[in-house]
Amino acid sequence: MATSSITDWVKTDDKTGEFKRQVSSFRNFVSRDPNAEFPAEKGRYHLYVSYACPWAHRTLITRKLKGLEDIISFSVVHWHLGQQGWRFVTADESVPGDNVIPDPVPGHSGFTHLRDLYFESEPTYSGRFTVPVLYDKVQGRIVSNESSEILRMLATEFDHLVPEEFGAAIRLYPEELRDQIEEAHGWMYDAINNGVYKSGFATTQEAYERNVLALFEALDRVEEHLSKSEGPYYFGKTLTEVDIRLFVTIIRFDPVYVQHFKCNIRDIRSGYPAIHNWMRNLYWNHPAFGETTHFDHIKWHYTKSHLQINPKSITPVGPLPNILPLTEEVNAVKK
Ligand SMILES: N[C@@H](CCC(=O)N[C@@H](CS)C(=O)NCC(=O)O)C(=O)O
Repeated sequence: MATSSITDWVKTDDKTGEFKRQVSSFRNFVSRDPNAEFPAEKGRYHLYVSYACPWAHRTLITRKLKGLEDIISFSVVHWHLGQQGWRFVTADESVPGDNVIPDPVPGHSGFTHLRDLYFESEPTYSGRFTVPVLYDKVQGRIVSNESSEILRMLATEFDHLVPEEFGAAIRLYPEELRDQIEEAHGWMYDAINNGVYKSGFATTQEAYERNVLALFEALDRVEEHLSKSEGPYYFGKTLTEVDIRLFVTIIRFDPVYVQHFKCNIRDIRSGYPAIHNWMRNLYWNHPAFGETTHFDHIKWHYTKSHLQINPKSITPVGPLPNILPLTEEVNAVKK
């Protein structure tokens, strides 16, 4: 009998060859209401992330953009995803980046892997052990492991705990843009954020081609939109959830997805000038985006964890640089 492996994102007996992402299972909400089951309070919640993971990256960007650094603590797992899932570093290990530390939550000193956290909350849990995880240190249990919902909570429920310049002034989900934001999420999630995974994890030629073509059609649509937008953000002058959710995939595109996930019809730096400029503005001009991006974790994680794609774990050196400076172009784009 075949044994299952952490890298079986497509089950070995699945003839479609299509990657189907599991639905997140912890779906509680932190609320600004002090009587809520999970009330927004300073120092109460902890975020477990990986710097490699685009879904976790969404929550780190939002935490910083919303000025929640003293309100919500965070720690980072080791970049390698092994057979037991994500693991915490040990006390004597040194991995680059802030907060790559053993599980710092009181009572968790014996926890070696993220799975320990899942079993603490639900002893019979049988799903995948994914990041990000938002954890309630008071009740000792997971609030949510769904990044889109964690993003929304951080964006809207903690405003009364931070200065005005971060709270009411940074509205990532403003009423007047909600319809447009939801419309964009609708196609970007499937075709782009998840589309790179569906291309890269496909185990048949047909599944790969279907998904990679849909991905590039969606990128063409983003390019077209951005080339007509007044900028600098997706919806003009207002930075929204859409910028955050798109950025975490686009910043990984040239360094990893082009070669590792075979998303190589074009790359961003030579094929999508408007997306390239939009991405670079966020990275270079906004510390919440630039300082939460760790290319070393990103490149090592994908290329050394997905043994079904890259069995020898050799990490390609390029592209160099990982991201171009604001005003420099590759030769193909130079006028
Ligand atoms: N729907 C989830 C997806 C999170 C997710 O798939 N995270 C990946 C890392 S990029 C993970 O932790 N995978 C571990 C595994 O599948 O074993 C979310 O958006 O929060």
